[in-house]
Amino acid sequence: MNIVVVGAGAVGGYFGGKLAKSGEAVTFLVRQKRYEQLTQQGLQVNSIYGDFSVHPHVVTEAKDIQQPELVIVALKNYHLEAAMPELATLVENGAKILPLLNGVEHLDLLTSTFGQDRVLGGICYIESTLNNDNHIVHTSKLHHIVFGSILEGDENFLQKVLTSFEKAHIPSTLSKEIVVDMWKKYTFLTTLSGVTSVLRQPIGVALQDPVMIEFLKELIKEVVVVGMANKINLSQELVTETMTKLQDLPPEMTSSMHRDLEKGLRIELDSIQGYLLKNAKLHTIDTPCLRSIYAFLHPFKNGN
Ligand SMILES: NC(=O)C1=CN([C@@H]2O[C@H](COP(=O)(O)OP(=O)(O)OC[C@H]3O[C@@H](n4cnc5c(N)ncnc54)[C@H](OP(=O)(O)O)[C@@H]3O)[C@@H](O)[C@H]2O)C=CC1
Ligand SMILES: CC(C)(CO)C(=O)C(=O)O
Repeated sequence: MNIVVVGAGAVGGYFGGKLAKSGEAVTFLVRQKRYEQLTQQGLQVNSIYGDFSVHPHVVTEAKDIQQPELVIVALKNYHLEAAMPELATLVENGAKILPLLNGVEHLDLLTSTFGQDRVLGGICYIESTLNNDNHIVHTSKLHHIVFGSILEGDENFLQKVLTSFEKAHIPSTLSKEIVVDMWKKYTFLTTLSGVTSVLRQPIGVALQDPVMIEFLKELIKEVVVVGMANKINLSQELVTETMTKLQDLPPEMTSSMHRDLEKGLRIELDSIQGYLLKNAKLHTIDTPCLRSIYAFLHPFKNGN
């Protein structure tokens, strides 16, 4: 399958690297500096499942990619807008887009620009980051992709994607209700990233404290109410489900937002907690926990 990975960072580099290693025709679409690194040194992945390196095909312009079929978008939300012209070229040349960004805001932009038939829904569960040498560092057992059609799907295409992922030993789930799954991850992620970032501590610290446990429950409830106001098929049971999911995590687990914050990088505050806040306001829903998280992280949202 002709797979394009846009962004060779912690997520794109890991999944794209595994796909390239398995023999798929992977092209990384990157910016100039990363192009130079990748063409000179290759892509290095340091994973708890075993380190590996690949020398993938790399380009800086979408027009240089022949017959793209699947485009995995692994950018930070705040970089998506600037990448839209390149994505447009890939869609014009026949590709479907699979975004793996956190949150749901990007789905509005992608589907309103390219149409719901050209965009899949997707999420990934992984704990990875870039080290000082821009190597991908994959630190926990998680490395799972969930994807599916937003509309009634093109089954053959979805099966082809699934086969490629399985061949690359990427645990994958083809979802029949991907938008609901995205909102469920969004609920979990908003809580995990918000709390680990505000506390500057892994989740285990919050889960040992009775006051924090009450705060976590209230925060999850707020996100669920906003999701339901958006006509997403969620229920209050998601509060218990999400709490259980948090409690089942290794206590040392943190979030990509917390890792970025610690590195002094820009964080996706506006597309994660901020998008929910804006949305809550539209539906006149009061969300005091979300507001607090947003306020406490706001001074740091643009990084150092
Ligand atoms: N890391 C994690 O553990 C997880 C992250 N996520 C989500 O995945 C998404 C991606 O995150 P992550 O991989 O961590 O982010 P990274 O910052 O590690 O990677 C994003 C990459 O995008 C590149 N980039 C930016 N603009 C462009 C562009 N126009 N064209 C091509 N490449 C570009 C940047 O490269 P450069 O600046 O070098 O050009 C950067 O390396 C986010 O939404 C995040 O929330 C989800 C689950 C877990
Ligand atoms: C849920 C989690 C922690 C793992 O995929 C994540 O998405 C993140 O850290 O951004």
